[in-house]
Amino acid sequence: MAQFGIIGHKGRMGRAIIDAIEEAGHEFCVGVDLGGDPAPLLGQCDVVVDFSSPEALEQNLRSAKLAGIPILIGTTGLEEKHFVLLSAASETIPVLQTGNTSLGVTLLAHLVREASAKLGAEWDIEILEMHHRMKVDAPSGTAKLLGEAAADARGIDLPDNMESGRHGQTGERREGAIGFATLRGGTVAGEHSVIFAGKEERLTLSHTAEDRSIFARGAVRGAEWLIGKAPGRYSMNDVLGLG
Ligand SMILES: NC(=O)C1=CN([C@@H]2O[C@H](COP(=O)(O)OP(=O)(O)OC[C@H]3O[C@@H](n4cnc5c(N)ncnc54)[C@H](OP(=O)(O)O)[C@@H]3O)[C@@H](O)[C@H]2O)C=CC1
Ligand SMILES: O=C(O)C1=N[C@H](C(=O)O)C[C@H](O)C1
Repeated sequence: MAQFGIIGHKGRMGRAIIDAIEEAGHEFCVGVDLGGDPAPLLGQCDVVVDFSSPEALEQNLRSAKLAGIPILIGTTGLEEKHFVLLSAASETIPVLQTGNTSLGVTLLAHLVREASAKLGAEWDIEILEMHHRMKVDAPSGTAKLLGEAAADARGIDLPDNMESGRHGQTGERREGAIGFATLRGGTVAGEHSVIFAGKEERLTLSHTAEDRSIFARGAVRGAEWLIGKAPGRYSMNDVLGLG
């Protein structure tokens, strides 16, 4: 049995993770929300999971380092400066960051990578996602993770080739672009489709999250796995043995 800290414990994911921790036979020991300083509390925990906000990341990493415990970061909307912080922290503690902790999406990213490599650059790639009306970042962390997998398989850089928010006189689609489209509404837990559009044919790979408990269970599995690991950067691929 492990002691879990949660940053963002009163949020939608935080509450789902508390249930998943108990379901897995662990204990929720410390919860941190906006305005709280996690550092003094996390010393009681074996691991901490962060599903809060990008603004909190620097402090959260500092607190996990002070406590000397692993951290799993599920927060999305991260930018380059955040990834620099993650890499620096991973020299001292185990750090797992992912835009999606579910088994299905982790596997989907592998399928996207394979399709992207095999189909070649003449197949256009478009990524469509839909989430609940409360979501504050776009495109979703998952859409970016899938875009990274597709771009990496083609040996291109995602930020240089990303097309999102098309509107008005856009001109023709840029060759080699990876397009992103975002839908928001209702209570949708998470829908992602990666569309490979070729000449007179189309291949779509998609994943539907029916409930956010899938992310919570994945987060608990990832955090369990992180306990006792050497300092470093880890992903859900490492947890699930997907290479
Ligand atoms: N990787 C994955 O698999 C998944 C990732 N996510 C991501 O997780 C994050 C949270 O999502 P969700 O639970 O739906 O969002 P919510 O808005 O429901 O919850 C966020 C929580 O974080 C707290 N919070 C906000 N800012 C800070 C801060 N600076 N320090 C500490 N706590 C803070 C909020 O507190 P308060 O209410 O007081 O502001 C709230 O309790 C998002 O980035 C989302 O995209 C979501 C699902 C799956
Ligand atoms: O905010 C959410 O709800 C979700 N966020 C993650 C993302 O940005 O991809 C994961 C999941 O799709 C739900």
